[in-house]
Amino acid sequence: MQLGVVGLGRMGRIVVDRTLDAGHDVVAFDIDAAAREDAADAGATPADSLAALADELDDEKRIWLMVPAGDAVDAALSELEPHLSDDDVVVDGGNSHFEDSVRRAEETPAAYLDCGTSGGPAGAELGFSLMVGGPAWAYEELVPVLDAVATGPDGHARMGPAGSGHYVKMVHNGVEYALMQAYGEGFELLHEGRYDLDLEAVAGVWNNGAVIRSWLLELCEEAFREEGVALGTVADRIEGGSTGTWTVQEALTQEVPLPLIYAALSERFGSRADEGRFSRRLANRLRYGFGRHEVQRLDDA
Ligand SMILES: NC(=O)C1=CN([C@@H]2O[C@H](COP(=O)(O)OP(=O)(O)OC[C@H]3O[C@@H](n4cnc5c(N)ncnc54)[C@H](O)[C@@H]3O)[C@@H](O)[C@H]2O)C=CC1
Ligand SMILES: O=C(CO)[C@H](O)[C@H](O)COP(=O)(O)O
Repeated sequence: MQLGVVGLGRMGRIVVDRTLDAGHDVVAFDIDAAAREDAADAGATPADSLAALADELDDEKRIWLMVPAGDAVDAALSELEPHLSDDDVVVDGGNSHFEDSVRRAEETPAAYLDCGTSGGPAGAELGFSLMVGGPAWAYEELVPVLDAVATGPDGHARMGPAGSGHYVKMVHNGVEYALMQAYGEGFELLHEGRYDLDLEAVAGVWNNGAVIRSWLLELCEEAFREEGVALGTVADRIEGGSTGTWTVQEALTQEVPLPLIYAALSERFGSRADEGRFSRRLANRLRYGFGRHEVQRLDDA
């Protein structure tokens, strides 16, 4: 099978490499020339524009987008549009908002698969978990490539119609936020608490048979091993947040309570308040107001 891959960063390169390793042909494009050259070194046919990528592909084009969510997806689709027909299939493997995917599925003159991708760069060796939305025939057409990019045939499934793949991935990420928060709170108590614990050893023993073992917990163990059990110079600031925000917005629309995911998202926002949380500063001052308790001043820190 022949696959065009657009976007050759951390995730797109894995799509390229695993597809090539499975014996398929890859035509690769990225706006970054160095990324194109690297993909060529790995065995892909480089294209220096999206038009060139489309020209290089046979009829019944299969194209996988792995670019940042948002404008980059729309930009790539609008350049590809004149070269697409309804025999072609375009996959968006990035973290797009599911409503954007529904719109793009309607606007794109090809079958459109929205594909939630989980596994991160570790997927280079293991393969990804792929949650796919869109027409069943297009999903079936892509099975040889999905088998290669995923952990295998069990690593991908069609979730339903347009948008459902990215919808499932959005919720996956909400769960990811909450799990990270839960591990973080547990380890914070162990770190601050009454025993002098080796948190790497705690994570290690939990990862061997404990109810709460998981890949995220293995990553906790790795973090303590590489940064030290007090996390060294790692700052208390958490970036990201788009997919978690979408999860909470959707929960509000559906009136489904998600207190854990919302709390985890709030912690991220709170971590970015450079001069401390305004609400905590106000509470500090209010204690003086009602009880004449001493106000803690910034200079006191
Ligand atoms: N890094 C991760 O762990 C995961 C990322 N994702 C999603 O996968 C997508 C890609 O992520 P990464 O590979 O991590 O990003 P990245 O920043 O490593 O790579 C993105 C690549 O796309 C290229 N690019 C940008 N605009 C382009 C355009 N218009 N045409 C062609 N190439 C273009 C960039 O030059 C870059 O090489 C994003 O939607 C991300 O949210 C999904 C799951 C996990
Ligand atoms: O999808 C992913 C993992 O499953 C990506 O790593 C994503 O970037 C995680 O979300 P955030 O950047 O908000 O932490």
